[in-house]
Amino acid sequence: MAGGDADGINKFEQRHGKTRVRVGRVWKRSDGTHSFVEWSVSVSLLSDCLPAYFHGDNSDIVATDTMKNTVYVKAKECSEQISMEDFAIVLGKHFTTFYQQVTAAIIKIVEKPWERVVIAGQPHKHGFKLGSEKHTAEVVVKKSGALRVTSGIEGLALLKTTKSGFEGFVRDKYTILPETRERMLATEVTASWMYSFESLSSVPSKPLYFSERYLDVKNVLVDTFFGPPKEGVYSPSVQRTLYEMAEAVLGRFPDVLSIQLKMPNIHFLPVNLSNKENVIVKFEDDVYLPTDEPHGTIEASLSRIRIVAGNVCSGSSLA
Ligand SMILES: O=c1[nH]c(=O)c2[nH]c(=O)[nH]c2[nH]1
Repeated sequence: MAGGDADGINKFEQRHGKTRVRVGRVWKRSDGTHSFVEWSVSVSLLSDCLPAYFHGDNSDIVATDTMKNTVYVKAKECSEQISMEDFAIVLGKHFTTFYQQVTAAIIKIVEKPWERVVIAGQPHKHGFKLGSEKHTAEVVVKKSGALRVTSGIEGLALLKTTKSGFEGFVRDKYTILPETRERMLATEVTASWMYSFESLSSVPSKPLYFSERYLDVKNVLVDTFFGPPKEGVYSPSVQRTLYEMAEAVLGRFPDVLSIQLKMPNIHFLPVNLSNKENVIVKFEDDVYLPTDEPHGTIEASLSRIRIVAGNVCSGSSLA
């Protein structure tokens, strides 16, 4: 963040921007196939505009309204379909080069999951329906051309009805949870992964590179959670499964430096009903009470360790 010292005692940091600029963009191909994206774009600029704070002098302020307009101008200028990461880079590059006082731009985008519909086995040329999980991106561009690109997923709800257990955990006078090798496992994955591209010039020029990577990473996460279709894979805990998912992504994609995963343990409680005389419903891994809360929260991040001049570093060098 841009800093300033008003009187030698206080530290002052500031940034300003526009959040949730909503834009829909259609691209029309000559064969009549349309592509469509809906993005919610947030722009935050680090800029030297301290006189605005200290003296009420706005002469260095880039208006947040101008930032909003820029999102639409740049969307219009993208004549070919573009990934949201590349669009964020376009915006970041613009703000840090067009305005002398802007030292860095942080662009966040959340995509609404519109998916092409398939009618009678055929992808529809211009029809879309809303899916579930959301693709997210955060790009930081500095005036120097230094870059950090982070992509993510929100709301990826996954459930398997067996091949999950939880045993061997701490038992003390507060513990009532039985050990089990047979339970439901349900979660809603939030993931974010950072790419290794550290400058504007190192970003792959292949169109839609990041869109493809997003789908690939999502598939690796999902495949690792479930295991092979017939036999699945046993999960001894959410923690172990989370780690396997993170490891699979780093193992598969050399351009991913680190990944953070949040996987709530969403509980499905066994239903047992009885009155004084009879057992009415006996739980046999069949009837459950679905719950939202409380739920377990399991989260972790896994980063590649790099050795730079004898020092251990992880992740990106961009603060
Ligand atoms: O996979 C799990 N991890 C836990 O940490 C935990 N705690 C708990 O009560 N159930 C589970 N399950």
